Amino acid sequence: MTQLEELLTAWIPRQRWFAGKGVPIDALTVESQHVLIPGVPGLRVLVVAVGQKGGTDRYQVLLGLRPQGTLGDELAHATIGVCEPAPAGGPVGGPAYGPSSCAVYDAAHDHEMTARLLDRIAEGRGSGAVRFRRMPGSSIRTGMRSIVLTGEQSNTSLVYGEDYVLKMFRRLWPGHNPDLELTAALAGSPFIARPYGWIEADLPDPVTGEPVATTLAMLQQYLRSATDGWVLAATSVRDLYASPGLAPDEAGGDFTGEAERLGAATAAVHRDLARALPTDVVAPDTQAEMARAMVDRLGAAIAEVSDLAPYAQRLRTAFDAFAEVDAPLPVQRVHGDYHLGQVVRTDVGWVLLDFEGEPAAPVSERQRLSSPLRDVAGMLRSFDYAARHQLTGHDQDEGLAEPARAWALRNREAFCSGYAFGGGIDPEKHQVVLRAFEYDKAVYEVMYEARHRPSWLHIPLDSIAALAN
Ligand SMILES: Nc1ncnc2c1ncn2[C@@H]1O[C@H](COP(=O)(O)OP(=O)(O)O)[C@@H](O)[C@H]1O
Ligand SMILES: O=P(O)(O)O[C@H]1O[C@H](CO)[C@@H](O[C@H]2O[C@H](CO)[C@@H](O)[C@H](O)[C@H]2O)[C@H](O)[C@H]1O
Repeated sequence: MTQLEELLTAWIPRQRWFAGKGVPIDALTVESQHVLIPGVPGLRVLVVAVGQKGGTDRYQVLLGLRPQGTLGDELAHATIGVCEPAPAGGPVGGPAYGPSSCAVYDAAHDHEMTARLLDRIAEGRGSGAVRFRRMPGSSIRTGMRSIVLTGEQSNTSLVYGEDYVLKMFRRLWPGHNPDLELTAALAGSPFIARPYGWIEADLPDPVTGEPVATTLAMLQQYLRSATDGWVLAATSVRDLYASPGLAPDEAGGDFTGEAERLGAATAAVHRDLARALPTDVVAPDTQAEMARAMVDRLGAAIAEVSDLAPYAQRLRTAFDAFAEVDAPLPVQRVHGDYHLGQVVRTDVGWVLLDFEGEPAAPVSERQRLSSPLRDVAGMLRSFDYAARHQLTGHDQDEGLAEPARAWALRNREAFCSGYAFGGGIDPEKHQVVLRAFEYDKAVYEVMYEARHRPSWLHIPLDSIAALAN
């Protein structure tokens, strides 16, 4: 292992975006390292392969290098470590740093370097191993400073002034990221943030070894006046909890109007996706295959979280019922990881973000056509989360359980009626399919919370206990 690889082995597990938390790293290799901008050897993009439990995941690291002692206070928090002089061809050797020790750091925090990335996308420079692309017909302001967005993210987003957000995809799969694919297909829609460009590099196809153009980052309009759907919903729930004895429609901050408009916006995006990208109607054996995948995911989740085991039979029954639904199931490209944190409310309405799908699934899986009810189920789960998460540690949680249930139910109904009114199929008329997708999402959440936020694990577990009753 090189010195840089040793430093990364200690640093990567501490990053919010690292998907393999809690599992020991068996091996870590810097698979490729490219200077991003000719003449700027201190900014590199690394593809790092991390081996855990017999599998290997690839991550993107934006690495900065400076002679040791020159990093400055502003970037001290981004330090990864110090590399001693490398022999020619060594891990971080290069014309500027070969002979002396150098500090290596997370360059996402270096606004001088990230400004150059924006400039390159604006220029649309595109040849060689790493290519910068500008969306046809768009022009981009340059010379802007960026800051790193803080929050519970699977990726890293850099916000430039009040104009753009550059999302660096951390976990890499060969191929274009569905977020770019779907956002580009929806360009012009009032329900998405306008795409401006992207950065791509070639990654070897795991089977053939052939180079595959892979999205490293996507540049999008930054919606500066937007408020996160989760924050809005959580505020409404808080208002309700602060008004003991009142029903959700009597307490201040009722969310149902927003939930209904969100349902309509979701239906419009589904309609546009179905127009722009392939659609199909699944055959019964494919439906059975989808149900089997749900059962398999349940098995994997139980192996990680044994508290799920008591509900296994009831969940399987719901998945079996889904397999047996005797009605055509239309499928299309969908959001794939739809929840209140993926939508923002602007002055003019709801905007949907992050069409990446479930971040831990291979791209080929995320590109698979699915029922739009899968997204509906995702949002319904999110209403349930919003209602439940503030019960934790609340001194009156017994008394609040009923208002929480009523809040989730009201917003569920409002979202579904907005969805149907906005032109989508009526979710309430497809209960078996909807329920299977809700259970499947809750099972996914059990695994997600166990890995990322163990103190939230009780939320999907409590929902499953209630749903499965
Ligand atoms: N274009 C945007 N405009 C305003 N806020 C955004 C934009 N894109 C993302 N955000 C904010 O950043 C958060 C995380 O973005 P997201 O794309 O979901 O990242 P991740 O895939 O890493 O979770 C969102 O919940 C939203 O609050
Ligand atoms: O936003 P991401 O693409 O990173 O999605 C992952 O993280 C989400 C949490 O940040 C997670 O969502 C779960 O928690 C939400 C509240 O924080 C809740 O609204 C969602 O319903 C719930 O699924 C998401 O599942 C995960 O893929």
